[in-house]
Amino acid sequence: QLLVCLHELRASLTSVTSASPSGTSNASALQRLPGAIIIGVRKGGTRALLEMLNLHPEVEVAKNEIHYFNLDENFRKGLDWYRAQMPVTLPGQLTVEKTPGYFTAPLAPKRIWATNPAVKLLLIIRDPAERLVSDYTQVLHNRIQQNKPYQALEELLLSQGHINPKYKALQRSFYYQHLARWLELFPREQMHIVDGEALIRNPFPELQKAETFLELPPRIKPDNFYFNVTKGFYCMLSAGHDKCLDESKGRPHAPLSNEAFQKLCRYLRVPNQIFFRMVGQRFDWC
Ligand SMILES: Nc1ncnc2c1ncn2[C@@H]1O[C@H](COP(=O)(O)OS(=O)(=O)O)[C@@H](OP(=O)(O)O)[C@H]1O
Repeated sequence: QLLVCLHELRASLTSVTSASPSGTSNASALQRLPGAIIIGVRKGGTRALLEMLNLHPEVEVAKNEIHYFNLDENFRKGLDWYRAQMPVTLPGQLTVEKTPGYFTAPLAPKRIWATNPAVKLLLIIRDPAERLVSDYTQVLHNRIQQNKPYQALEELLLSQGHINPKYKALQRSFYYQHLARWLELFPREQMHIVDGEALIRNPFPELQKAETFLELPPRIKPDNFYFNVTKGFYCMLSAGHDKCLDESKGRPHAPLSNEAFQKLCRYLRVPNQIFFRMVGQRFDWC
Protein backbone atom coordinates (compact mmCIF):
# COMPACT_ATOMS: atom_id res chain seq x y z
CA GLN A 1 0.00 0.00 0.00
CA LEU A 2 2.85 2.34 0.91
CA LEU A 3 4.49 1.69 -2.44
CA VAL A 4 1.24 2.43 -4.26
CA CYS A 5 1.20 5.84 -2.58
CA LEU A 6 4.87 6.39 -3.36
CA HIS A 7 4.28 5.56 -7.01
CA GLU A 8 1.50 8.11 -7.24
CA LEU A 9 3.65 10.68 -5.46
CA ARG A 10 6.49 10.33 -7.96
CA ALA A 11 5.83 13.69 -9.56
CA SER A 12 5.78 15.51 -6.24
CA LEU A 13 8.90 13.69 -5.07
CA THR A 14 10.72 14.90 -8.16
CA SER A 15 9.73 18.47 -7.46
CA VAL A 16 10.61 18.17 -3.75
CA THR A 17 14.05 16.86 -4.67
CA SER A 18 14.73 19.62 -7.13
CA ALA A 19 13.12 22.35 -5.01
CA SER A 20 15.37 21.78 -2.04
CA PRO A 21 18.57 23.78 -2.44
CA SER A 22 19.87 22.78 0.97
CA GLY A 23 19.54 19.08 0.12
CA THR A 24 17.14 18.49 2.99
CA SER A 25 14.73 16.47 0.83
CA ASN A 26 14.37 12.71 1.15
CA ALA A 27 17.96 11.67 0.55
CA SER A 28 16.91 8.22 -0.64
CA ALA A 29 14.82 9.60 -3.52
CA LEU A 30 17.44 9.32 -6.22
CA GLN A 31 17.96 8.68 -9.90
CA ARG A 32 19.26 5.13 -10.12
CA LEU A 33 20.65 2.98 -12.91
CA PRO A 34 18.11 0.58 -14.40
CA GLY A 35 17.67 -2.81 -12.81
CA ALA A 36 15.99 -3.99 -16.00
CA ILE A 37 16.32 -2.95 -19.64
CA ILE A 38 13.96 -3.65 -22.53
CA ILE A 39 16.58 -4.20 -25.24
CA GLY A 40 14.28 -4.75 -28.25
CA VAL A 41 13.21 -5.76 -30.72
CA ARG A 42 12.47 -2.66 -32.72
CA LYS A 43 8.71 -2.67 -33.52
CA GLY A 44 8.23 -5.63 -31.21
CA GLY A 45 5.95 -3.83 -28.74
CA THR A 46 8.65 -2.28 -26.56
CA ARG A 47 6.61 0.85 -25.76
CA ALA A 48 3.54 -1.18 -24.81
CA LEU A 49 5.64 -3.39 -22.54
CA LEU A 50 7.32 -0.39 -20.85
CA GLU A 51 4.03 1.45 -20.26
CA MET A 52 2.36 -1.69 -18.98
CA LEU A 53 5.21 -2.42 -16.55
CA ASN A 54 4.86 1.15 -15.35
CA LEU A 55 1.43 0.19 -14.00
CA HIS A 56 3.31 -1.56 -11.22
CA PRO A 57 3.77 0.63 -8.13
CA GLU A 58 7.34 -0.59 -7.63
CA VAL A 59 8.39 0.26 -11.19
CA GLU A 60 9.48 3.63 -12.53
CA VAL A 61 10.40 4.01 -16.17
CA ALA A 62 12.49 6.34 -18.29
CA LYS A 63 9.89 7.87 -20.58
CA ASN A 64 12.22 8.46 -23.53
CA GLU A 65 14.47 6.01 -25.31
CA ILE A 66 17.95 6.74 -23.97
CA HIS A 67 20.18 5.20 -26.72
CA TYR A 68 23.13 5.17 -24.33
CA PHE A 69 24.67 1.77 -25.09
CA ASN A 70 24.11 1.86 -28.85
CA LEU A 71 25.11 5.40 -29.84
CA ASP A 72 28.74 6.38 -29.34
CA GLU A 73 27.85 10.05 -29.02
CA ASN A 74 25.70 9.22 -25.96
CA PHE A 75 28.00 6.57 -24.53
CA ARG A 76 30.84 9.11 -24.52
CA LYS A 77 28.76 11.31 -22.19
CA GLY A 78 29.40 8.77 -19.45
CA LEU A 79 27.48 6.95 -16.74
CA ASP A 80 26.49 10.08 -14.80
CA TRP A 81 24.73 11.34 -17.92
CA TYR A 82 22.97 7.99 -18.29
CA ARG A 83 21.86 8.02 -14.65
CA ALA A 84 20.58 11.57 -15.06
CA GLN A 85 18.14 10.33 -17.74
CA MET A 86 16.46 8.03 -15.21
CA PRO A 87 13.35 8.73 -13.12
CA VAL A 88 13.63 9.40 -9.40
CA THR A 89 13.02 6.26 -7.35
CA LEU A 90 12.95 5.19 -3.74
CA PRO A 91 14.87 2.19 -2.42
CA GLY A 92 13.03 -0.96 -3.42
CA GLN A 93 11.67 0.50 -6.63
CA LEU A 94 12.86 -0.83 -9.96
CA THR A 95 14.05 1.51 -12.71
CA VAL A 96 13.35 0.32 -16.26
CA GLU A 97 14.44 1.85 -19.55
CA LYS A 98 13.73 0.75 -23.11
CA THR A 99 15.82 1.31 -26.19
CA PRO A 100 14.93 -1.14 -28.97
CA GLY A 101 18.16 -0.29 -30.81
CA TYR A 102 20.22 -2.11 -28.17
CA PHE A 103 19.29 -5.58 -29.41
CA THR A 104 21.01 -5.19 -32.79
CA ALA A 105 23.84 -2.85 -31.72
CA PRO A 106 27.14 -4.80 -31.83
CA LEU A 107 28.65 -3.09 -28.77
CA ALA A 108 25.54 -2.90 -26.57
CA PRO A 109 25.84 -6.32 -24.85
CA LYS A 110 29.48 -5.70 -23.80
CA ARG A 111 28.73 -2.19 -22.62
CA ILE A 112 25.70 -3.23 -20.60
CA TRP A 113 27.58 -6.15 -19.07
CA ALA A 114 30.46 -3.85 -18.10
CA THR A 115 28.00 -1.40 -16.50
CA ASN A 116 25.90 -3.93 -14.60
CA PRO A 117 26.38 -7.66 -15.22
CA ALA A 118 23.34 -8.39 -13.02
CA VAL A 119 20.88 -6.26 -14.97
CA LYS A 120 17.71 -8.09 -16.06
CA LEU A 121 17.08 -8.11 -19.79
CA LEU A 122 13.66 -8.08 -21.40
CA LEU A 123 13.34 -8.92 -25.07
CA ILE A 124 9.95 -8.58 -26.72
CA ILE A 125 9.74 -10.34 -30.05
CA ARG A 126 7.27 -10.60 -32.85
CA ASP A 127 7.01 -12.52 -36.13
CA PRO A 128 10.17 -11.21 -37.85
CA ALA A 129 8.40 -10.92 -41.22
CA GLU A 130 5.67 -8.71 -39.71
CA ARG A 131 8.35 -6.84 -37.79
CA LEU A 132 10.16 -6.05 -41.03
CA VAL A 133 7.00 -4.63 -42.62
CA SER A 134 6.34 -2.56 -39.49
CA ASP A 135 9.97 -1.34 -39.51
CA TYR A 136 9.67 -0.32 -43.18
CA THR A 137 6.34 1.41 -42.47
CA GLN A 138 7.93 3.51 -39.74
CA VAL A 139 10.89 4.54 -41.93
CA LEU A 140 8.48 5.34 -44.78
CA HIS A 141 6.33 7.47 -42.48
CA ASN A 142 9.39 9.43 -41.29
CA ARG A 143 10.66 9.98 -44.83
CA ILE A 144 7.27 11.21 -46.03
CA GLN A 145 7.07 13.60 -43.07
CA GLN A 146 10.52 14.97 -43.89
CA ASN A 147 9.71 15.26 -47.61
CA LYS A 148 12.43 12.76 -48.44
CA PRO A 149 12.27 10.36 -51.37
CA TYR A 150 11.40 6.75 -50.63
CA GLN A 151 11.32 3.35 -52.32
CA ALA A 152 8.55 0.78 -52.25
CA LEU A 153 9.13 -2.07 -49.80
CA GLU A 154 9.28 -4.64 -52.60
CA GLU A 155 12.12 -2.73 -54.29
CA LEU A 156 14.17 -2.85 -51.10
CA LEU A 157 13.29 -6.39 -50.10
CA LEU A 158 13.77 -8.08 -53.48
CA SER A 159 16.68 -7.99 -55.86
CA GLN A 160 16.00 -9.65 -59.23
CA GLY A 161 13.10 -11.52 -57.67
CA HIS A 162 15.14 -12.86 -54.74
CA ILE A 163 15.21 -11.73 -51.15
CA ASN A 164 17.97 -9.16 -50.70
CA PRO A 165 19.91 -10.17 -47.56
CA LYS A 166 21.55 -6.74 -47.42
CA TYR A 167 18.29 -4.95 -46.67
CA LYS A 168 18.84 -3.47 -43.19
CA ALA A 169 15.30 -4.11 -41.94
CA LEU A 170 15.70 -7.77 -42.92
CA GLN A 171 19.00 -7.98 -41.05
CA ARG A 172 17.27 -6.66 -37.93
CA SER A 173 14.88 -9.61 -38.24
CA PHE A 174 17.67 -12.23 -38.03
CA TYR A 175 17.03 -12.55 -34.32
CA TYR A 176 19.43 -15.43 -33.71
CA GLN A 177 22.43 -13.47 -34.99
CA HIS A 178 21.85 -10.63 -32.56
CA LEU A 179 20.85 -12.86 -29.70
CA ALA A 180 24.14 -14.78 -30.02
CA ARG A 181 26.08 -11.69 -28.95
CA TRP A 182 23.95 -11.32 -25.80
CA LEU A 183 24.20 -14.97 -24.86
CA GLU A 184 28.00 -14.85 -25.13
CA LEU A 185 27.87 -12.68 -21.99
CA PHE A 186 24.53 -13.05 -20.26
CA PRO A 187 23.12 -16.36 -19.03
CA ARG A 188 19.84 -17.28 -20.71
CA GLU A 189 18.00 -17.03 -17.35
CA GLN A 190 18.92 -13.35 -17.17
CA MET A 191 16.85 -12.63 -20.26
CA HIS A 192 13.07 -12.88 -20.34
CA ILE A 193 11.39 -13.21 -23.69
CA VAL A 194 8.00 -11.61 -24.11
CA ASP A 195 5.77 -12.81 -26.93
CA GLY A 196 4.76 -9.55 -28.64
CA GLU A 197 1.77 -11.12 -30.41
CA ALA A 198 0.51 -12.57 -27.12
CA LEU A 199 0.91 -9.13 -25.51
CA ILE A 200 -1.35 -7.67 -28.21
CA ARG A 201 -3.98 -10.44 -27.87
CA ASN A 202 -4.12 -10.36 -24.08
CA PRO A 203 -1.55 -8.29 -22.16
CA PHE A 204 -2.28 -9.47 -18.62
CA PRO A 205 -0.70 -12.98 -18.74
CA GLU A 206 2.45 -11.55 -20.35
CA LEU A 207 2.67 -8.92 -17.61
CA GLN A 208 2.27 -11.57 -14.92
CA LYS A 209 5.22 -13.50 -16.38
CA ALA A 210 7.27 -10.31 -16.55
CA GLU A 211 6.47 -9.52 -12.88
CA THR A 212 7.68 -12.99 -11.88
CA PHE A 213 10.88 -12.62 -13.88
CA LEU A 214 11.54 -9.19 -12.36
CA GLU A 215 10.87 -10.61 -8.86
CA LEU A 216 8.13 -8.06 -8.30
CA PRO A 217 5.09 -8.81 -6.14
CA PRO A 218 1.98 -9.32 -8.30
CA ARG A 219 0.34 -5.90 -8.45
CA ILE A 220 -0.78 -5.56 -12.07
CA LYS A 221 -4.40 -6.72 -12.41
CA PRO A 222 -6.58 -7.83 -15.33
CA ASP A 223 -8.72 -4.71 -14.86
CA ASN A 224 -5.68 -2.53 -15.59
CA PHE A 225 -6.44 -3.36 -19.24
CA TYR A 226 -9.43 -2.90 -21.51
CA PHE A 227 -9.83 -3.45 -25.21
CA ASN A 228 -10.32 -0.16 -27.03
CA VAL A 229 -12.42 -0.91 -30.11
CA THR A 230 -11.54 2.38 -31.82
CA LYS A 231 -7.81 1.86 -31.35
CA GLY A 232 -8.03 -1.88 -32.05
CA PHE A 233 -5.62 -2.56 -29.15
CA TYR A 234 -5.67 -2.92 -25.41
CA CYS A 235 -5.25 0.33 -23.48
CA MET A 236 -4.39 0.83 -19.80
CA LEU A 237 -6.43 1.94 -16.83
CA SER A 238 -4.82 2.99 -13.57
CA ALA A 239 -6.06 5.17 -10.70
CA GLY A 240 -8.87 6.46 -12.91
CA HIS A 241 -6.49 7.35 -15.76
CA ASP A 242 -6.98 5.87 -19.19
CA LYS A 243 -3.97 5.53 -21.48
CA CYS A 244 -3.64 4.22 -25.02
CA LEU A 245 -0.40 4.26 -27.02
CA ASP A 246 -0.12 7.03 -29.59
CA GLU A 247 -1.06 6.75 -33.26
CA SER A 248 2.47 5.69 -34.30
CA LYS A 249 1.70 2.32 -32.69
CA GLY A 250 -0.62 0.07 -34.61
CA ARG A 251 -0.79 2.07 -37.81
CA PRO A 252 -1.70 0.35 -41.11
CA HIS A 253 1.26 -1.42 -42.66
CA ALA A 254 2.70 -0.46 -46.04
CA PRO A 255 1.53 -2.75 -48.86
CA LEU A 256 3.52 -5.81 -49.85
CA SER A 257 2.34 -8.42 -52.35
CA ASN A 258 1.35 -11.77 -50.93
CA GLU A 259 3.96 -13.40 -53.18
CA ALA A 260 6.79 -11.25 -51.77
CA PHE A 261 5.57 -11.78 -48.20
CA GLN A 262 5.55 -15.56 -48.71
CA LYS A 263 9.10 -15.39 -50.10
CA LEU A 264 10.11 -13.48 -47.00
CA CYS A 265 8.48 -16.09 -44.75
CA ARG A 266 10.27 -18.93 -46.53
CA TYR A 267 13.56 -17.04 -46.30
CA LEU A 268 13.17 -16.54 -42.56
CA ARG A 269 12.24 -20.16 -41.81
CA VAL A 270 15.79 -21.37 -41.07
CA PRO A 271 16.88 -18.27 -39.11
CA ASN A 272 13.70 -18.64 -37.04
CA GLN A 273 14.37 -22.32 -36.31
CA ILE A 274 17.87 -21.44 -35.08
CA PHE A 275 16.38 -18.74 -32.85
CA PHE A 276 13.79 -21.18 -31.41
CA ARG A 277 16.56 -23.62 -30.52
CA MET A 278 18.62 -20.88 -28.89
CA VAL A 279 15.79 -19.69 -26.66
CA GLY A 280 14.24 -23.11 -26.07
CA GLN A 281 10.83 -21.88 -27.14
CA ARG A 282 8.79 -21.97 -30.37
CA PHE A 283 6.59 -19.23 -31.77
CA ASP A 284 3.77 -19.42 -34.28
CA TRP A 285 5.30 -17.32 -37.05
CA CYS A 286 4.63 -17.38 -40.79
N1 LIG B 1 -1.52 -2.13 -26.62
C1 LIG B 1 -0.91 -1.76 -27.74
N2 LIG B 1 -1.25 -0.63 -28.38
C2 LIG B 1 -0.63 -0.28 -29.53
N3 LIG B 1 0.38 -0.98 -30.10
C3 LIG B 1 0.74 -2.11 -29.50
C4 LIG B 1 0.13 -2.54 -28.30
N4 LIG B 1 0.72 -3.71 -27.93
C5 LIG B 1 1.63 -3.97 -28.83
N5 LIG B 1 1.66 -3.02 -29.79
C6 LIG B 1 2.53 -3.07 -30.95
O1 LIG B 1 3.68 -2.28 -30.71
C7 LIG B 1 4.28 -2.10 -32.00
C8 LIG B 1 5.31 -1.01 -31.93
O2 LIG B 1 6.42 -1.57 -31.28
P1 LIG B 1 7.50 -0.69 -30.51
O3 LIG B 1 6.84 0.13 -29.47
O4 LIG B 1 8.55 -1.63 -30.07
O5 LIG B 1 8.04 0.24 -31.67
S1 LIG B 1 9.40 1.08 -31.65
O6 LIG B 1 10.48 0.18 -32.05
O7 LIG B 1 9.57 1.65 -30.31
O8 LIG B 1 9.16 2.13 -32.67
C9 LIG B 1 3.11 -1.80 -32.91
O9 LIG B 1 3.43 -2.29 -34.18
P2 LIG B 1 2.64 -1.89 -35.51
O10 LIG B 1 1.26 -2.48 -35.33
O11 LIG B 1 3.38 -2.54 -36.60
O12 LIG B 1 2.62 -0.40 -35.56
C10 LIG B 1 1.94 -2.52 -32.24
O13 LIG B 1 1.46 -3.60 -32.98
